[in-house]
Amino acid sequence: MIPSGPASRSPVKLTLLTGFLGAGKTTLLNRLIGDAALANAAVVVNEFGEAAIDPLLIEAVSSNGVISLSNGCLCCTVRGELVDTLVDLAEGTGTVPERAPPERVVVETTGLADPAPILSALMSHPVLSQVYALDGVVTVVDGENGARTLAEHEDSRRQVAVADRIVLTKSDLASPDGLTGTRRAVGRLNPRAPIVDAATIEGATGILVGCGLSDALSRGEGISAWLGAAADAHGAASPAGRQSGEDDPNRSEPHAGHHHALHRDHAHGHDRPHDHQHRRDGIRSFSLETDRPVAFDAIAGFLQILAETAGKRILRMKGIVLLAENPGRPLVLHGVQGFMHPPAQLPAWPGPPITRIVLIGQGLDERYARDLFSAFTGGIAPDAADRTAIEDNPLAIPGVGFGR
Ligand SMILES: Nc1nc2c(ncn2[C@@H]2O[C@H](COP(=O)(O)OP(=O)(O)OP(=O)(O)O)[C@@H](O)[C@H]2O)c(=O)[nH]1
Repeated sequence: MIPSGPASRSPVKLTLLTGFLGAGKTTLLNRLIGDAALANAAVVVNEFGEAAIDPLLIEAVSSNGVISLSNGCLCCTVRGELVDTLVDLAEGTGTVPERAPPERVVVETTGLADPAPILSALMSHPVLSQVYALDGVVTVVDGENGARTLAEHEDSRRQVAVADRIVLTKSDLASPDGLTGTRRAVGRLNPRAPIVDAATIEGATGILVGCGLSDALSRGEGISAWLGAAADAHGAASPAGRQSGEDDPNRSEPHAGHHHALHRDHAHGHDRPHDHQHRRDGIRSFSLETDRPVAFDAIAGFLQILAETAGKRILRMKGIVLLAENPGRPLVLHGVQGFMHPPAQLPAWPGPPITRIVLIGQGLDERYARDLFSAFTGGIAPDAADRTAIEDNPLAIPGVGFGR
């Protein structure tokens, strides 16, 4: 997860369009795909099953057409096929010969897909991580049935938790109570993402296009539009981040109130059949903040140990860092699970210079993450493990420097 330096070439922007079965992903895409902002976009549709129906339903034809992926394991095989297709698209080879790379790619996932492994595949792949930049995750939620779907399906909760934008569909059909319940359920899982009613959307900009930090800044929205409104609502002075799921009946985080020693996640067994059964989960988000400049090595060490010890629990991470070595140019971090997208640097601070890292996790121990962050950034909490304790821990990564 250690940042390795800013990417050198201009990336293809990628939007992940997700949402549960029948939520209205294809309908939304159809409405927006003719927008000039998507003029040079390729659309990749990933559908589960033998017969890929959705590509046939996408009526408007973008200049790069619609590429259909189908028939595979929702999490692994399709991910492999998706990776291959994205490489081909970027290089103009394979399935898309003699075609210049698109400026943008919109990937519509199957309604049952967990977006986190797709995002981590994007960030961990040696080619994709250099060639693509994630513009945003857009999650479509059925306004009437959303609350029930979220209560019953873990994948739908994860789709909402990692979203940069939530698009609420079917408000024309939904009852006021249904809509309110859906908005509440979405807000508990992801208090940071703006919720947009599909009926009010006029164009792709700000929805399928332009969810990234540079777009938000060029629209004059500020860093918090990208990090999430909660980061600002919460304010820079307090150490506690806003959490989702606090009153969520599905929440099962048993560790919020006491300290845990460093521990490794159990690896997810990819050799066992995938289990999409509903589990009691503990999806939550919080932000880590400090106004002290942070050494690059310190932030790299924090991220690496966090990835080593809790990477599987991180659904998404976004951050902006006040670097000690270059305080005038904020470092932008973007990660998922144990992987980081190559970091970018902004030319200047669009707001007050302060390090903010937003973590969206499932079963992620907030206290542990805070203590680790404090140990690396110099703001030791009273009962947090200090530098010596972490360096003495056998899980600490040899050679990592602390808070220099
Ligand atoms: N009334 C109404 N119907 C909608 C709206 N959005 C989608 N639908 C309908 O909902 C049904 C499912 O929409 P799709 O766009 O196919 O949903 P999807 O998320 O792509 O579905 P899957 O690919 O099966 O996951 C279709 O019959 C749409 O016409 C909306 O805002 N209002």
